Amino acid sequence: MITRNTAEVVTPEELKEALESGRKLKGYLGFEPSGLFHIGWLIWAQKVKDLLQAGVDMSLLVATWHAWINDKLGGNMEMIKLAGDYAITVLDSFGISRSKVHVIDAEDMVKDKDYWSLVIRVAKNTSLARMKRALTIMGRKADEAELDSSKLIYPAMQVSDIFYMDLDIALGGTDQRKAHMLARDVAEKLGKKKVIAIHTPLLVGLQGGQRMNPGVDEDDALADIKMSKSKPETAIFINDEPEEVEGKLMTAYCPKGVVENNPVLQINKYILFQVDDRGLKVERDAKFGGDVQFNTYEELEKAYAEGKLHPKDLKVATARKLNQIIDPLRKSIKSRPEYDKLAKEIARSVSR
Ligand SMILES: Nc1ncnc2c1ncn2[C@@H]1O[C@H](COP(=O)(O)OP(=O)(O)OP(=O)(O)O)[C@@H](O)[C@H]1O
Repeated sequence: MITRNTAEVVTPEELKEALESGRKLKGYLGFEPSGLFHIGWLIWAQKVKDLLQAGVDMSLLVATWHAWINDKLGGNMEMIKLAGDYAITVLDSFGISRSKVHVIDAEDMVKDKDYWSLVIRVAKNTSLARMKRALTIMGRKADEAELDSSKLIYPAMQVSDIFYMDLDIALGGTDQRKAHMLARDVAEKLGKKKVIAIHTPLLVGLQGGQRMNPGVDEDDALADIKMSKSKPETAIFINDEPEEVEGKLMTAYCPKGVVENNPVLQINKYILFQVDDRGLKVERDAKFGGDVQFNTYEELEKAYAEGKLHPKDLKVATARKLNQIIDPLRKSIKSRPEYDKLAKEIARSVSR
């Protein structure tokens, strides 16, 4: 349950050993509350659910200070906090009830001087070059700290978050790998636990992506084409009305027979087939082969790769199913006027 739909676990042996120890394990996921909730986040949200079900004590870190460093929402802390409440509300309606997780605001950790002592000790054990390379964890390139050196503090903070909360498991998309590897490397020097990293796959943006060029760092290449709240044109948000979801999917990158970096197939693989095990039903006219039911993602991918399923039919079926999953989440926030207002503000201020 813990390892399904993951891109990697570092390391599976350590995870097995930790689980077998019988100790109550502590895990977390951190997110920057700085925009609308897109469907890529459902991948880690489902993993949070899996971990809770497996008995892991989970925290959600609302990374308010990190979002501020990362220039999100114009550094407006009021808005950043509201965006945090909004995301927690969405997660609650997805089945991650506030009563089952610890919701931690970074603001509370930064009040403690022990936290800052950790940040300094992590920095003391990390070279400048490595700190710069780690900026991909905040969606930035290594040279983006040249004009704003506060950005160099972010990776040290993310690593310190892990130590401060004394965690066994750090969850995140694969773009968070550099933070977790750094945490593992400095843990020994600081006498801290070596955190086990669980990385979920990144959903590609609706624009899809080209085959990767050899020589380009794979993490960087994937981070560039992933669905992201800072690039609204690439994303399906849970705030989108059903027709918008359908409209976005109809124009998404989905060439006939192409599987690689195909967002419509990935939505099926990483979300629809994970969240609901009833498979995908494609309704078609008899002259196009009639209705067809796919019980596993593998069956769906095979049919698509062989050209037996037309992109339009796949898109219509995917939109219907995705809307069913998003519906309760959408309802939970549409009933709150303050979140509607937030969504409008965000649309105005989202910038890189
Ligand atoms: N497209 C995606 N698919 C799956 N997981 C994602 C995706 N984008 C982000 N995540 C995961 O969501 C968590 C929060 O990431 P983050 O706040 O950077 O989201 P984001 O949408 O990329 O926003 P931003 O555009 O502000 O960087 C991280 O663990 C990250 O790996």
